[in-house]
Amino acid sequence: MMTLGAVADDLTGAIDLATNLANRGFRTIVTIGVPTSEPRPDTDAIVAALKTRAIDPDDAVADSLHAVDALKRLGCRRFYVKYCSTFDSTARGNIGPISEAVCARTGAGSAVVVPAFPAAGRTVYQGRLFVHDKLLHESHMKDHPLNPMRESDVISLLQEQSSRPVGAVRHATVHAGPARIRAALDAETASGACLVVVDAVTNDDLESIARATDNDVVVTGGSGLATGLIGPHIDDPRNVRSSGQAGPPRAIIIGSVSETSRTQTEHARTHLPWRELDVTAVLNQPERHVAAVADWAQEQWNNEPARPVLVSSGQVHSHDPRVSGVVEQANAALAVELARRGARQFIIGGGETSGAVVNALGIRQLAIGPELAPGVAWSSGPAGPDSPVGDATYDVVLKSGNFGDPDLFTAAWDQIT
Ligand SMILES: Nc1ncnc2c1ncn2[C@@H]1O[C@H](COP(=O)(O)OP(=O)(O)O)[C@@H](O)[C@H]1O
Ligand SMILES: O=C(O)[C@@H](O)C(=O)COP(=O)(O)O
Repeated sequence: MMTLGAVADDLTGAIDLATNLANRGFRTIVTIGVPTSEPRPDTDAIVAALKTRAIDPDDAVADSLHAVDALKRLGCRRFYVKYCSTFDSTARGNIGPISEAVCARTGAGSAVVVPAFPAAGRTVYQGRLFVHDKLLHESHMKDHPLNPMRESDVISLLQEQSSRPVGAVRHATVHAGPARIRAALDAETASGACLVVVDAVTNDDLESIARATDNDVVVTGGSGLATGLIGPHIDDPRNVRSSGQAGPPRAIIIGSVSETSRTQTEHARTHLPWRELDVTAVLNQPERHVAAVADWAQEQWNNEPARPVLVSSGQVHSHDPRVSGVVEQANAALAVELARRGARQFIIGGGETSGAVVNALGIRQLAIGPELAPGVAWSSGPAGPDSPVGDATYDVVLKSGNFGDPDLFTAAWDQIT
């Protein structure tokens, strides 16, 4: 019976969590938005991919509770609130308000707060969040357009957005093992804390925290805490993965402007046919430009049917959110045009871009396939009845901007049929 329900604050974050759950033997599906239908009976975990990271806190809470209620109706009894491992939030939220509200809704007295994901370089020591060797406020996140992170102390960050005192469990206690962690968590709860920030520097720390909290109704964190959970198929986690179901043509669409995506794009350009979206043309004549790029892709596939084509969105001309939105819609329209020309396998770069593409293709649910990097995996799903292209199953990589090795866009294809 399926027991674990998760709400993730964005789509690539949901895939990240689902990837780690699959590694730990959970048969996991990701739903795009609130789950609406019964999952397959052998499902162990459902991750609802929401879009609550940067919206108004009241809306973020309402959407999260709506999803938790739906997960409860589907039989979930434990809940995982997934946010970004770089704790992307503002003084108003949304991590604190969502986590407190989910605790209240499910009757949980308190919940751990574990942003750490050591495999991706995110660690928490003495309450301070590090991104590789930099404190959060010195990392690439200091200039993030929506959630600039200017503080690295997770307790201070969270206190600003919480209605009750925020507790802490330091690394010396975590290192002492699950029993000591449990005692410290109970002490924090007894003194009034709802959310308790727990240090974690290694995977062993995450396993200890997972064991200390395995009876808690709610846990919260990045995806790292899932690497300590024990799923029903832990002894043979390969069996929980779906295999690729679609075939070529193949396309890579990169709307992400992160440094990691840029390095991956530069690497792929030396191996694959590529084009860059012309943002001026996208702003003036989006349909015409998208059709021209799609025709170019078709020509490449006519010559070499299995060779992926790469389309990236170029330099950011403007930080005007309207321009970003237009570029997102152009990438989504491009995915549809490519799907009309037969494309069934896509790598999409960037959380917002991934959301726009998946919605445009009409994909409502994804099963997790082979892992490509910490937090990145292939996934497969059918288009729903609202698909503009008709019945089709797609294999997609929805890549968080900051994840993956430089050769991800070329190496990924070896992992599927
Ligand atoms: N050349 C560009 N000019 C303006 N906006 C762009 C450009 N290229 C991409 N964007 C926008 O930047 C945003 C990137 O966000 P996202 O897809 O979440 O990736 P990431 O957060 O990894 O950068 C999207 O809204 C995308 O449409
Ligand atoms: O936890 C993480 O770091 C990721 O799962 C995540 O949420 C990344 O967000 P985007 O960079 O916006 O994709």
